[in-house]
Amino acid sequence: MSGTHLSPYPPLFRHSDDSLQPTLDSDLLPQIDFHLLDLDKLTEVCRDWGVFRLVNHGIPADLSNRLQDQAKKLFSLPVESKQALFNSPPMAYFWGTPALTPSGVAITQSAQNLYQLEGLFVLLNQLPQLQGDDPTLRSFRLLLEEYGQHMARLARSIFNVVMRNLGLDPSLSETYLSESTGVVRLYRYTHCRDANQISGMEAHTDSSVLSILNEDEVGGLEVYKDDRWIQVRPITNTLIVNLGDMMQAMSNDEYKSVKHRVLVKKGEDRMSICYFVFPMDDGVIQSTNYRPFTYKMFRTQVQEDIKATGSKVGLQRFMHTEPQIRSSAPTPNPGAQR
Ligand SMILES: O=C(O)CCC(=O)C(=O)O
Ligand SMILES: [Fe+2]
Repeated sequence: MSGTHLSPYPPLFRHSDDSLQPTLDSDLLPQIDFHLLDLDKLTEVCRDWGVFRLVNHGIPADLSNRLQDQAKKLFSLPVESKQALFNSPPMAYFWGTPALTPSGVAITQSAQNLYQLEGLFVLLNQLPQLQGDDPTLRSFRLLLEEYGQHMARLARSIFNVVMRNLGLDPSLSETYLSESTGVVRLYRYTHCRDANQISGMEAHTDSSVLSILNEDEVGGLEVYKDDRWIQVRPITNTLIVNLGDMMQAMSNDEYKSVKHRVLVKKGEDRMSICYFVFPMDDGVIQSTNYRPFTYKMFRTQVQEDIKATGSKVGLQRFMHTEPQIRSSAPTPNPGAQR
């Protein structure tokens, strides 16, 4: 997918000058071959990184390309058309924030805390309900259905290996990871005029069990490891898999929900297609470091925290003894508020 500028942008997007310099590094991200799914390597990577590059994933390049092209076309529509086309479940159009309700509606959208992104939110298991004769929407739906099946396949295989490695009771498998919860978010990050900026998406962890990202060649994603930010270099035909908060809780903190962020690039728009999968809403997650909780409780708490303070507190809320949460100057932590 090319990084050409697509227009028109949603309103309020300004090219601000607060170019925050991250600590950059070359791409050190570990790589996992899906064909081999080496147990020892996967354990090590989940423990030390919480994120890896997946190769040999079996998604036809043509499917990714067509989905990206289709999304590009949709993003290039006027904002009013995007709003009109994606105005009800299973899809939603949003911009300025990745903080969404479970049906994809932006929770907060203040000029103060505006991120340079717009997105399409898709509830995969409700896609068959998408009716209408619009040929673009129809082909978009078909592509998403096929893509969603691949995502569910990858997530299930990786998760089953991870569960085995952790020695978790196999009977929890369907509760701890439920394909029916799968959502896709397609993002367009609008470029900035000057130096690279962090205003794409602020540092956050995902609430998911697993997230699978498919990015174009522009770059901008960074992961946090050992007190520094590491650039994720875009490599065609590879996916980035990151562990989310639910995985961290299930592993009793043995595995990491990796902190990550997105920089918007000078002069180039970026597109990414991100899949998130969660536990069953009412399935109880048990581990010794946390009080038993359900994903539904977690999501509700995250949304309350974002509404009250503008930021996600996350897993700390469910620790046996919740650490003192400072109410002043919270670190913005908007991502994965699903
Ligand atoms: O666009 C990306 O590469 C990352 C998106 C992300 O981190 C999120 O939606 O939580
Ligand atoms: Fe994220």
